[in-house]
Amino acid sequence: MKRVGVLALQGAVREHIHSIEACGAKAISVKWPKDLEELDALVLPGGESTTMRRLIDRSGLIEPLREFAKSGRPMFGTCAGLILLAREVAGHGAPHLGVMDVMVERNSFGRQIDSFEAELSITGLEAPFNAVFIRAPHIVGVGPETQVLCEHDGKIVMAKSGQFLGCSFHPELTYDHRITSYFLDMIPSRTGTLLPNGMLYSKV
Ligand SMILES: NC(=O)CC[C@H](N)C(=O)O
Repeated sequence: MKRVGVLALQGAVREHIHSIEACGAKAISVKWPKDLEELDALVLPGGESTTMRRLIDRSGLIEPLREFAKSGRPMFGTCAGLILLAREVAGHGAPHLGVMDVMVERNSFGRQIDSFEAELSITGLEAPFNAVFIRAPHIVGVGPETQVLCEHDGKIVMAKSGQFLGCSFHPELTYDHRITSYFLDMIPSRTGTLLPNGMLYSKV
């Protein structure tokens, strides 16, 4: 069974755990560096990115999370989680993890519509996806290897860059688990997959 961690410091943790389990994988709460061992993939949930960053630092997780990214295992950031992954956050100095080749802007959809739902057409999904946006960021720029999977109102709201998947909205808040399932499909098969760092990923 695939083992998928959810960074469990703040935000929509339970909902991601539920969605992962609904897709038939094992969900594991990540609060400390040791919790990252033995995971096949990791979800960074939505919440509030500056609060989450403070808690990441308090738990000593910033470098272990960067190492996790270097190991080549898939990471999925939703909303604040996307902000944590991004290589650049508009108007901010240093990025958080800075591992996904996208530039994001926070709180991009205007105060009067801080939260809303939208029917999105997403590359790779056959039918539209009803997405919940809560004080959502958007992707203002992507690197050459990054694939834009969805735009809303002319703004990029979902992208994939190698092992990294990110979206502006909260796919875990509905009963539609297709995006979680899309992410789980990014996990390489367990036997003999060569990771980008040259390690053989062969856990049984
Ligand atoms: N729903 C969310 O995750 C909102 C993200 C939040 N606005 C931030 O900047 O971190």
